[in-house]
Formats: sequence, C-alpha cells, structure tokens
Amino acid sequence: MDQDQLVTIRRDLHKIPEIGFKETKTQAYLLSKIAEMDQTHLTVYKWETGLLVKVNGKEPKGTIGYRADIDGLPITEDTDFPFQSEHEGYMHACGHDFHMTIALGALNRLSKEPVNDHVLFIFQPAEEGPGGAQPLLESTIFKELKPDCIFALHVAPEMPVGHVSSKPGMLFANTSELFIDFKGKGGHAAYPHLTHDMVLAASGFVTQLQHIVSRQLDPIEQAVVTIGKINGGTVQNIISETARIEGTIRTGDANSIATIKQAIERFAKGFEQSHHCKIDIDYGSNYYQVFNDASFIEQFKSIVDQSTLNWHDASEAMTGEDFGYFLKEIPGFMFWLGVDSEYGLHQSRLNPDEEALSVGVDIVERTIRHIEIN
Ligand SMILES: CC(=O)N[C@@H](CCC[C@H](N)C(=O)O)C(=O)O
Repeated sequence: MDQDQLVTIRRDLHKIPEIGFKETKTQAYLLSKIAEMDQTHLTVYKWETGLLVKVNGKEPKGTIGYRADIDGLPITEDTDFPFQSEHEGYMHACGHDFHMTIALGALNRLSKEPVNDHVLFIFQPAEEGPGGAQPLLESTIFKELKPDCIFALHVAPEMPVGHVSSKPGMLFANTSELFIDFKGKGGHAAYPHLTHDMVLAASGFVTQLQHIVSRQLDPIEQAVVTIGKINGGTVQNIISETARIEGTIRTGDANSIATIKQAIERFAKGFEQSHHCKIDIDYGSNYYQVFNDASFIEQFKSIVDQSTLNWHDASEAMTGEDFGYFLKEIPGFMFWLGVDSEYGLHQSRLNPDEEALSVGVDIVERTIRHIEIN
C-alpha cells in the first residue's frame, strides 16, 4: 500500500465513525481491505465488532501482538474536510482512523513477507467506552491466540510528523468513568420554595467535585476529575426534578481512584440532605494504567534510533487507554506517534497530518521485524 492508498483508506474510515461495540460498518470495511491482501499466511477471526488477524510465522517461537482501536466518539465534526464524517454527531476525533489504517498498512506488508514469529493484529472495539480490551482478553479465541508480547501506538497531535515518544513505566493514567443522577421535586419556576431544584443541585455538585483534587488528595498525587456533560430540565420555566452529570476520574496511583470515589460519596450524602434529593452514582468502566515494560522500551528505542525517526522521552499523560489491560497480562508497550495537528484529541477540528500514515506503517513494520520476544 503506498501513501495514496493509505490516505484513501484513512478517509474512507474517517467517514464512518461508530461508537463502542457498534462498529459494524468499520468491521465490514476492514474485512474488505484484508480480503484484498495475500491470504497465504493469514487467518481472520471475528470477535464482536472487532477482528483478530493472525499472520502465520515462518519458524515461530512465539507470537507478537499489535493492537489498533477502531471506535469513534460522539462529537459533531467541525472541519471542512471533503471526507467529513457521514455519521451525524460522530467523529474519529481520537485518531482511531489513523490507528486502523496504520495497522492495515503493516498487516499488508507482513502478509507478503511474514517474520519468523506469528504476528497477531488486533482490531479492538470500544476503547473510548465501555472498554473492549477486558472482555477480549477474557474471550476463548483470544486465550487461544494470546501473544507473548504486545505493542500499540496512539497519535500525538502536539508532536511533529517523524517524531515518536514513549517511556518505561506508567504512560497513561488509571481511569474511572463517572455518571451521577439527581432526583428531587420539580415544579413551577415561580414557586421555587415548593421544589427541590435538581439543576441547582447538579451544578453545585460539579463545583464541589473540583475541590476533591485541590483539597482532599495529597498534592503529590496526580489526579483529574472532569465533568464533560451536564443535563437537566425540559423548558425554561419548569424547575427540573432530574439532572445528570457525566465525567471521568484519572489518577497516577490506582489507590487514589478509591480515595476520590469515597470523597464523591461523602459529598453525595451531604447533597442528598441539603438539596432534599436522591443521588445515584455509577462508575461505568474503569481502565488500568498503561504501564510500559522497561526492556521492551529499550528495544523499541534502539529500533527507532536505527530509523530516520526522532525519539523523545515522553511524560506521563492523564489520558486513559484500555490497552493497559493488555499490558497488565502481556509484556509490551505503547508509544506516541507525532501527527502534528493544531487541534488536539477529542476536539471537533482534529486535523492530523496524513504524512504520518506511512511513518506509522514503517515503524510498526520495522518494530515487528526487529523486536525480540523476551
Ligand atoms: C486516549 C484517550 O483519549 N482515551 C480515552 C479513554 C476513555 C476512558 C473512559 N471512557 C473514561 O472517560 O474514563 C480518554 O478519555 O482518555
């Protein structure tokens, strides 16, 4: 696949973003591209809306895993691309269109010229939520094909094309989703004293949550509490009897997630009394930190140093990734690939430079050809 073909694939995928476990068009598209490849060494397995593609090795001693996530986000695209999302309200705003294209490009090369070891390409659904990695790891098919080492990349909008970064140890944070429902007594806007306003309770709670990191946690700990969505009410002159906030908790230390949850629950008890309401908390899906194996990072850095790419030592990021679950069971690593976009991840105008597609394919192929399973 040359650069033009990679660009076509990326744009095709960009048009059809689908959220976690609904990636049916994406799966069909990936299958159609894989069907065009040399099938001699390939075996393709479907898992839910994802795919596992095994490239049989020439003299296998083990299996190298490479994972790409395939889901989009519920964001309305605000670019003027001619290949804009055709799915209203959804966008590949986290670069998974790049991740899939790079995986297809590397798979195509490996299908023509396998390495000694088996290689397992994992096209994983639902990274943004509710999390595809954990159920995949528990599946019978994955247990049968389980690789001995594994790696993955994530696009980095703030880094120029031709640059990669990573680090040993924690790269991405521990995360927990956060969904909080408020239920009280609504009523007429003109009679607030007869109601218990859930829009007011929820908005107060959002502000209160921001005191957790600044006042309830050791300042040395890394932590984030973000509320990304608030909903409540039906019309301007009715005091709402319900409201809902949705957010995420991120920490460097897995134990700090529990500390933050305890603080949220304490605040909730107080709010139930002071706002005469019922509060239900749901922590949705929780991701384990991405923890890179030091020896694989050493190998990867030397592979990068022998290429034309520029290496940077990464800092820890408070992004989450369910790839952390793979790394909890299988040694390996994740790295950032520079894609040079003015707009960042999860922004409606994310505009990664497509030159990074070939760069990504080259470094993934090169890594598969040179990495040694410990
Ligand atoms: C790389 C990236 O942006 N990942 C997502 C993962 C989401 C995890 C979960 N849905 C949550 O919000 O806690 C991220 O938002 O960091």
